[in-house]
Amino acid sequence: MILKTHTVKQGMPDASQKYRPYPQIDIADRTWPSKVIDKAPIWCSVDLRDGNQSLVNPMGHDRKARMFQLLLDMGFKEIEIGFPSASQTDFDFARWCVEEGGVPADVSLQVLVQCRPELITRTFEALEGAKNPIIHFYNSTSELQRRVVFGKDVAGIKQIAVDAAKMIMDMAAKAGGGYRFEYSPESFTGTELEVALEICNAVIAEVKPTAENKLILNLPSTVEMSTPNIYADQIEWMCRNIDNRENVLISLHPHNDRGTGIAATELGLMAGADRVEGTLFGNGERTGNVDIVTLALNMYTQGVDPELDCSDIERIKAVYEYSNEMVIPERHPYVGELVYTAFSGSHQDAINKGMKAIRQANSPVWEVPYLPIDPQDVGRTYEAIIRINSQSGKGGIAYILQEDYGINLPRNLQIEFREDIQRITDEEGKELPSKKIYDRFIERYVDQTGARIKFVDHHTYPAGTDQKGIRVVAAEITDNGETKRIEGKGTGPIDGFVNALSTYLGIDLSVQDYSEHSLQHGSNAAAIAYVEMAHAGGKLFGAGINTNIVTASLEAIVSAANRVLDEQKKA
Ligand SMILES: CC(=O)SCCNC(=O)CCNC(=O)[C@H](O)C(C)(C)COP(=O)(O)OP(=O)(O)OC[C@H]1O[C@@H](n2cnc3c(N)ncnc32)[C@H](O)[C@@H]1OP(=O)(O)O
Ligand SMILES: CC(C)C(=O)C(=O)O
Ligand SMILES: [Mg+2]
Repeated sequence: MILKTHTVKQGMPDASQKYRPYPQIDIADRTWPSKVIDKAPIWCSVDLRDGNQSLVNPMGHDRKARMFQLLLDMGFKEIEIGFPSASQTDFDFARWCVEEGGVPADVSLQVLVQCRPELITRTFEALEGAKNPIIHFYNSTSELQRRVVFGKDVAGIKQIAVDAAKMIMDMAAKAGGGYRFEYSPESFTGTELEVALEICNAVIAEVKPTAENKLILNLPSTVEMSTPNIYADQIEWMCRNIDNRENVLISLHPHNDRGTGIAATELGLMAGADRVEGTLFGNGERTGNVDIVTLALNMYTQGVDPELDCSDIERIKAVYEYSNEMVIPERHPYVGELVYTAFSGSHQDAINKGMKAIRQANSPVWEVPYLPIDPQDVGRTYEAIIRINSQSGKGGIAYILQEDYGINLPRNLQIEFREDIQRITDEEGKELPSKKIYDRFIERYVDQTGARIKFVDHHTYPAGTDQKGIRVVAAEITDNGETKRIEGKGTGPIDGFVNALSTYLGIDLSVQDYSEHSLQHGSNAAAIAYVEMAHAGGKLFGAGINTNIVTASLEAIVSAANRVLDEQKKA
């Protein structure tokens, strides 16, 4: 065989020559590491703006309206509905929200605008008549953008922000007030802290925030450039040094370029931030904005009310997928298809035991290994907690039979049946659904299609006055379809029937373990009996299901005997 060859580039360029490390922040007495998050921040959804601007096909009215309604239903009090000066769609949507959107009195619509006069004018037109809307203006302040995008020094960049702040304050006053304001030094994480502070203080001086109308100062990690502890340092430093801190709400707007947006936000909150802008499941530019649902549920699982309703996560997911035309991956925290599922044996064993313990304890506190949240709290079920493949163990199989079919296998039968299931999953190399596991159990232990012996009927009577406590069991069975009558003696029907069958088959059988229970789920049969039978070659189980418990037991004995006969045939 001739192998095709092609040139493969060997290795990446020298990192030390191509990239620079992010500088440390000089704040030795930082306090955030010992803080805890004990209350929800002010949440602002930017799905309809930052999320929307990153989509292949930006949302039209219908997709926006559906997302907007969901955000209201979840309890967001601040929603950035778009960039109305950027497109007619966004402008019209802003008008629709104001005129027909049914916005509750305690919800503020927020819109984004660049620091450009014509865009600011159009933005005010878009919001005419809105109650307490937030005008969010921004300009990029980073060293890189000052140099390559704007060609301006710090003073020039500050002037852009100050001029916009002046114009906005002026227009708001002329419109009779009722506006709120937000300023973002965009690319904050690429901006020297002193420069960001200087520009923000200049904006604060123009806006003159008060206790009644605080300025939202949004400090975005427009591009996530460092480890989350550095973002926390930057936030703590800004909180300490900003003018008029009591009348300024410090807002976080993290992106997720390094995959640490959640961590950065949590540390930023510990560092003193009051507010978070993000999106559902983290849609947004490049690797996305911070995921607000995950943040909220992280809080929830620490015992803190997130003040956002995530109780119907499937609806949130459906709207996300419809409005964004994107699909949520299986591993996404709290919502992914597989995040409440264990395939591996030891996890299943621990979950199985944890679920039993929590039910027995009847405690309201959630404590189940490998499940940081009760799936039911977000509207998911226990159905998919355990699924079976070749990595699974007896605990998982037992859990499925118990939960889905009310079959509570004795421990030794769990071990025996697991071997059978393991062989199938190894052979098939894929997941074995619950129904197939059940069918396999019924076929192997209960129905035994084609088995030699079938139980038909029995009756018992006392053995005689000279044999106190001993009963005779007379039973009818079929052997390869032929009716046979067999008889044996014992202390009860099980004992006597085993004796009768052993004698008839000419093999030594004795019951090692016996148990039974009623079947709760979906079967007409009332009870299941399990018999562990010892024979010359070892031990194995049989099972029987019947409305009559004695019949179920005798069927279980026949089931075990058939399996012994099979083993003998194979040997
Ligand atoms: C980090 C973020 O998410 S920021 C938000 C980004 N979102 C969007 O861009 C989506 C909506 N934007 C748009 O539809 C368009 O960019 C518009 C309508 C706003 C503007 O369109 P245009 O005027 O055609 O152009 P474009 O964006 O290319 O222009 C950029 C110009 O504005 C300047 N500019 C960019 N941002 C700002 C700002 N925040 N404040 C002031 N000027 C700015 C640039 O320096 C550039 O100036 P130049 O023309 O002198 O080179
Ligand atoms: C407009 C600003 C806040 C933004 O989206 C960002 O910096 O990421
Ligand atoms: Mg952003």
